[in-house]
Amino acid sequence: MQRFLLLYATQKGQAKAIAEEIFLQAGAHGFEADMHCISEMDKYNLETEKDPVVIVISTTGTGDPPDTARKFVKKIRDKTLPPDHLAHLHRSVC
Ligand SMILES: Cc1cc2nc3c(=O)[nH]c(=O)nc-3n(C[C@H](O)[C@H](O)[C@H](O)COP(=O)(O)O)c2cc1C
Repeated sequence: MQRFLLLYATQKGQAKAIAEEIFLQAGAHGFEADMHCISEMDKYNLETEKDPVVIVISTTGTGDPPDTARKFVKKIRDKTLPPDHLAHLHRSVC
């Protein structure tokens, strides 16, 4: 079964509902979605991830990330990271 990593970040629940639908549809189509809230950073590792990654994330306020994604966004915006950091990932952001 083809695995992919499915991450979501939501403020009011819509992005999580979409991720859950993707999770169900994936299973019905022979894929295995490894789904986590993006804040559960101990459950996944993008640095070593080899499978495709789908991120479902909403925006709130004035284009701000949900509270559960703040730590993640801060981490990937770290200016000390090399420009090709995470370039190995096959990813899609919804
Ligand atoms: C207070 C508020 C602010 C929002 N700000 C933005 C925004 O800046 N940009 C945007 O694209 N959508 C914005 N939206 C729309 C949300 O992204 C949209 O409602 C989304 O479905 C919410 O997803 P969630 O339930 O996963 O948090 C905003 C919605 C609310 C209620």
